[in-house]
Amino acid sequence: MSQPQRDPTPIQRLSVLPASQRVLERLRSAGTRFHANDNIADYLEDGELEAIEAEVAAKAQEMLRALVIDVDNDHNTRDTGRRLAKMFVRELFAGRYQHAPAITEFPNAERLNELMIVGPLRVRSACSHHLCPIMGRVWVGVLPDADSNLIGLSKYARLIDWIMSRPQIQEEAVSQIANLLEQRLKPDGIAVVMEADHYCMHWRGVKDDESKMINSVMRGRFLADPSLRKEFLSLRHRG
Ligand SMILES: Nc1nc2c(ncn2[C@@H]2O[C@H](COP(=O)(O)OP(=O)(O)OP(=O)(O)O)[C@@H](O)[C@H]2O)c(=O)[nH]1
Repeated sequence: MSQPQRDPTPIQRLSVLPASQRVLERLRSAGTRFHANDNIADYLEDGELEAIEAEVAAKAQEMLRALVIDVDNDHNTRDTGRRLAKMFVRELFAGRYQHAPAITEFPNAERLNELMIVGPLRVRSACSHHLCPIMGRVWVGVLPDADSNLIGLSKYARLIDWIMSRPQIQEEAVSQIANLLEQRLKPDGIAVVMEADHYCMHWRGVKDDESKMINSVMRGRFLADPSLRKEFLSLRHRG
């Protein structure tokens, strides 16, 4: 006599899904946002990033077929789907899938409370709308107080690269950078200015080669104190 079929357990049901669907289910059941510029590293399990890369490669190859490119016989595009997947998952959008870089935070032993500026730091990203490159520069102003943490200079570049290695819009990128640095440094004030070229304007669309977007976020003392803001903005223009 045949046994009655049991409904699959939630774990059995998840295990037959593609990796991207499994991650999606975890995000949904946790009620976590997963916009293009959000980090989802906490929701990935071992081996799932490799599986997602393989899924993206297959779908990218399908996109090329839909563009009526002979990927089976054209030696130049035969591996393009795989290259695109590797580029998106491992390089350009790695800031979505990898945990934040390890940063050693030092106490502010000398109780420094003078303005410090780091920059220009080179930034690279892709716009969320067309996935075209964004290439720019960032300046960060920090006003520590006695209870702030200090971090190594190179760590500003690492943290900012982690934020920028996701599809972004510049306004949100600047605010995410300010949030992260505020969280890590606990400063009295933080200022971030970004100036960037958007290739969705240079390369396509209006094809305007000259325009740049410049935006800033001022927090804490930089908001409250116009002379501090002025000092930061004028020092930023040096050199
Ligand atoms: N506010 C903002 N806009 C951006 C950014 N990066 C790209 N854009 C713009 O976002 C818009 C994309 O949305 P749509 O206007 O629907 O796109 P489109 O019809 O292809 O626009 P065109 O570029 O004018 O051809 C474009 O105007 C881009 O120039 C950014 O960081 N911030």
